[in-house]
Amino acid sequence: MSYTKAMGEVVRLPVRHGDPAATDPAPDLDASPAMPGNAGAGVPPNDPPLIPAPSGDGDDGEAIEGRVLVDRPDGYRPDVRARRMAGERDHRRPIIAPWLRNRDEAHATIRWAVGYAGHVTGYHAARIPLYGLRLALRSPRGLYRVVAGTWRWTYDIESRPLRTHAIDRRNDDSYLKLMSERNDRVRARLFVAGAGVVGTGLAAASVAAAGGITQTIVLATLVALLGWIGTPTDRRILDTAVVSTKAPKLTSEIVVRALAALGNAEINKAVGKGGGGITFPAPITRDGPGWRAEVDLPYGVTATDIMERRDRLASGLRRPMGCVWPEPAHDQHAGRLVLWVGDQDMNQVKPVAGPLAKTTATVDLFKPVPFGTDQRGRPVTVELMYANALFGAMPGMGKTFALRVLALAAALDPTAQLRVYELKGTGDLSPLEKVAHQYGSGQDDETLAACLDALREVRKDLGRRAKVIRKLPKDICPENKVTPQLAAKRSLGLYPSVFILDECQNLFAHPDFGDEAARLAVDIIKLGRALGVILLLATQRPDKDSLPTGVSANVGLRFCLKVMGQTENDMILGTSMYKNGIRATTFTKKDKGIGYLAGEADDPQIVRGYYIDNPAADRIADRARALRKAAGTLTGIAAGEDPTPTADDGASLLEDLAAVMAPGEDKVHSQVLVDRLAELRPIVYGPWADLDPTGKARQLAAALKPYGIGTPQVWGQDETGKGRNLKGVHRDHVTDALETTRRTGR
Ligand SMILES: Nc1ncnc2c1ncn2[C@@H]1O[C@H](COP(=O)(O)OP(=O)(O)OP(=O)(O)O)[C@@H](O)[C@H]1O
Repeated sequence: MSYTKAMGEVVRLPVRHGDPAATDPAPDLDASPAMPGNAGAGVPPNDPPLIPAPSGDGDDGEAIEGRVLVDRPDGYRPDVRARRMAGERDHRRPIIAPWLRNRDEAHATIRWAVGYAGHVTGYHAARIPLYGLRLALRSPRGLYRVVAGTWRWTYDIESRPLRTHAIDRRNDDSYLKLMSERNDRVRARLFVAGAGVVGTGLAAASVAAAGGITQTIVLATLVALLGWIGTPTDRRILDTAVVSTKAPKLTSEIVVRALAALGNAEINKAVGKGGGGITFPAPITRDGPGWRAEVDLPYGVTATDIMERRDRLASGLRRPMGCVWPEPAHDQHAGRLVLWVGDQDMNQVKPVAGPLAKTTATVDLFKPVPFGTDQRGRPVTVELMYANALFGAMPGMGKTFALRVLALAAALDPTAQLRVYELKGTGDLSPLEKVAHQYGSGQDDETLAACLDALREVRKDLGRRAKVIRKLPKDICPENKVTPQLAAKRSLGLYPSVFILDECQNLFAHPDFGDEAARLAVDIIKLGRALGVILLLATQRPDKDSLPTGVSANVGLRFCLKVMGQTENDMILGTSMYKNGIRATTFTKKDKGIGYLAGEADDPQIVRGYYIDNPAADRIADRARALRKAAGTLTGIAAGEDPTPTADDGASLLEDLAAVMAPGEDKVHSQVLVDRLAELRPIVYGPWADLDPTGKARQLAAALKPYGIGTPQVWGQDETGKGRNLKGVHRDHVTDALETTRRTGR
């Protein structure tokens, strides 16, 4: 059928099936003809929809004035192979269960299974006497049941109602037939029963003749068997070792019911009469300690629409809110929702201290460091190197705890230098004092000024680091950024430098220091990344006066625990996060330590930071100190020095030299030592480091002369690792001189 109409009206076109060229001017949308929006007004849904075209004739020579087909004709055969391949890619289920592929998860599961089996075994083993008594008491009833059952079977008692029925109906033939059958049956069964009695008697005689152990075993087995048979159907033999608090199973019906309760018009339309419904592209499965459902929402509804109404969804599912975690399916369309419903409220799960609390834990800041666990209990790590982090929350939600996890991780990397300022004054970060190069705690102007000085120092050090990197040959530093190899060369001074600033609002909102501190922090965030400087900030007041916009806009990692409103949410997590459904406002007061972590994975994830309390933090810091001592990297406050940078620093050159010569380094070139000294105290020794190599050696020789220490030729490695004979210092000479100075008090 074909006809044409004027522009703007719906026109049906002739379609030559099997000739794609005739119908292919439009892109291959491969869409269902029944899809809303494809059909023009008045056109039945099965007809191809039309859109206006510039002009011209149709391929078949008929006038199609201004009209072009956009859908393929009915005769179009889909590429089944391509579809199956695409579909399978999405829905292939893993050959090996995901928990088995993750080492930590597999370990946790095995630990649980072994612990569970151990508990159940122990529980029942302790109750063996009780179970024995129970079975013995029930065994007479069991014996009665066995005898009565055998009697009924032998004399065919079950068929008695049939015979009675035949008598009642006066059916003689039937009665006689039934009686004859019964007599045959009873005869045969009497024979079997007799054989059984004789067998039992013989067995009893042989047991009686056997030893005491056999008798005991046989008797115990017999009592257990009869006790089991004698147990009433509503009673148990074993007690319950583990009371199961199993959460209800998640079914598609429950999910649809909960979605329908959200008050979303499109969902209501879809689940209403004649609606397209809500579909599930994959079966609902167990995933960790919970259920996972993948849901294709109705057209036009996005996963974010559902995430925004998590509270209502939880109500619809009849589960606590801390169990209900809707997420978008990152690699799918916006209408695909992944709904994970945990068996237990996340805030009810016992918090764990994590791998840092292990006595063998060490950290390399160039690798991901442990931070916490997600809703499913899977470990979450963060990459601190080349990143900065911002922690924000209302007071008392666990921000300092979370910050402390990363601070302790940094402490366990002995190469990292730590500056720790906790500007509330409660000493929450005091365990770190024993490993920190600089440490301050308090809200007073003196502490704030010291913190500002430290920021200035780090900002200045950025210039030095950039210069060092610039000067390095391209083959050693191809990316123009600090690498693990460069950071390991202590003399280059490119080791990780971590600045930890808790309650930073007290500094940024300070009338005198605030502006400069904000400028310095933004510079450090922007420039420090590639230069090995990491800034970790935490605030309980994320507003524009207390948190510079330059900081909130540029920081890479963000962890937001419960906040009160959209502004705080977006200050911490980034612009538009609230709009996109990432709402830390939905956490409850009980969700301590739980927050959104943004900047680590592609999408923000829910994480609960590891729970490391003060005593545990103290133990970790002790280990970190021991690691630093062994590596010779204990400096500043931690080494008992006053590292406050002042131009007239009176610190002893000998002590500084001892600090920069690692144990085991017997001789070190003078120029190398000068670089290390400058790195230790840039303000005091910085000018020495600006000299050429000969100048550096001369400067050090002159400074050491008063102590009677010479700088002879020594064999050692230069910064490129090449062995050379240059002027240098013997470690023994320094330690001897230091000893003499201390003894004589000079
Ligand atoms: N990961 C966690 N799991 C369980 N509880 C936690 C966790 N982190 C913190 N908490 C609890 O939250 C309480 C408050 O933590 P924290 O002191 O870090 O809060 P804060 O946000 O820094 O508070 P403030 O802003 O007042 O300093 C802690 O005493 C601890 O009991």
